Amino acid sequence: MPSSAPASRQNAPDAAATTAGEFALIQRHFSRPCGHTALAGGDDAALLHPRPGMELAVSADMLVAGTHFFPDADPHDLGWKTLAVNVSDLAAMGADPRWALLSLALPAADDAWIAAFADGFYACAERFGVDLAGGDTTRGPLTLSVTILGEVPRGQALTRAGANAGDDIWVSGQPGLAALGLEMLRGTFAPTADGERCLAALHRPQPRVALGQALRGLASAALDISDGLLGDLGHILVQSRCGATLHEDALPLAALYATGASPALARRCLLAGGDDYELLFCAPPAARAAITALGPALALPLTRIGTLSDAPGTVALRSADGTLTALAARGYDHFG
Ligand SMILES: Nc1ncnc2c1ncn2[C@@H]1O[C@H](COP(=O)(O)OP(=O)(O)O)[C@@H](O)[C@H]1O
Ligand SMILES: Cc1ncc(C[n+]2csc(CCOP(=O)(O)OP(=O)(O)O)c2C)c(N)n1
Ligand SMILES: [Mg+2]
Repeated sequence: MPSSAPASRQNAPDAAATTAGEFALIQRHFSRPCGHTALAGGDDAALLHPRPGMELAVSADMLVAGTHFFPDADPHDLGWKTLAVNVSDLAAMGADPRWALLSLALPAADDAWIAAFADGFYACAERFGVDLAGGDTTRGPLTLSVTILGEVPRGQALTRAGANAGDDIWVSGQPGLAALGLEMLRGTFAPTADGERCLAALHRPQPRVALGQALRGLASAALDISDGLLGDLGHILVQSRCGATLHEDALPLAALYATGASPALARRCLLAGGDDYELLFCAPPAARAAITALGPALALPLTRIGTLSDAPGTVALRSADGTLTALAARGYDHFG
């Protein structure tokens, strides 16, 4: 850390707090020491010192009971996922996640539930070097909302708008597993193997921060897959004014088949499942060797699944015999 980094300060515990009340709850569960925050928690605002030469990357995502998770979900996993889906957005920008604000609506002050949630949240915060700098806590239907801030060297962020026809399309890790996990919870899929792997992908997504940072200067566009591979690819296609051809025989379906999923289910989960938090990115063919070398360096499979075309907004699937089938670039839509 550069010498200009501020020491972290935290305000003194609030003397007006009762052991059961809102402020005691915050002090008990959400006041662990910060590593790089000028002033955190306990004041009207946190004070942050971005490092010289960096610009701030800021994003917000919330998880709502019944929409993003089942109400009986394990609180430790939920704590992890609440922060991880936000860290993933900064990974997709090539940014370094640094600070989070956590806003909670809780139906009751269930201390054991909140303690487990906080443990999961802080596990993710420690893993990715994020300080919890503040937030808000209220009574209400269970809603877990994070605003995340990170830093990226000025001008080097990975956006959705920089890709060009002819670029390769890449995806990290194993998209589709989390959607199989959701099918398991719904009782619509019983795996013959790797069920725990599917549930882990759904409950404990692993944000690809190191990959995002390594892609600065290599990728022409990037995003994280939350709504499904095709739907999220569609955002790059719109913003970069391109189309896409996906290569059927390059799609990473083998691990999905290994769970016992039918070809139709495996394909639907891979292309349209969502909840993956893998990175989808584009890069010119000249970057192929450098990107291929990143996979082993990061211990993360990177698969080249297709090519950007100059037919804006269209997605075609090319089979091994060269046949082209049109696909709809639609993803998860809360109101669709
Ligand atoms: N209520 C809102 N007010 C302003 N901007 C919003 C709002 N909701 C979403 N956005 C913006 O719309 C874009 C798409 O949102 P979303 O699909 O949630 O992105 P992501 O998949 O990266 O989380 C983002 O840039 C987000 O900041
Ligand atoms: C109970 C439950 N139902 C459905 C899903 C699947 N699901 C809910 S929201 C969503 C898409 C991602 O959520 P969104 O709020 O659109 O994330 P963003 O694109 O903003 O990152 C998915 C795949 C789930 N994980 N749990
Ligand atoms: Mg969002």
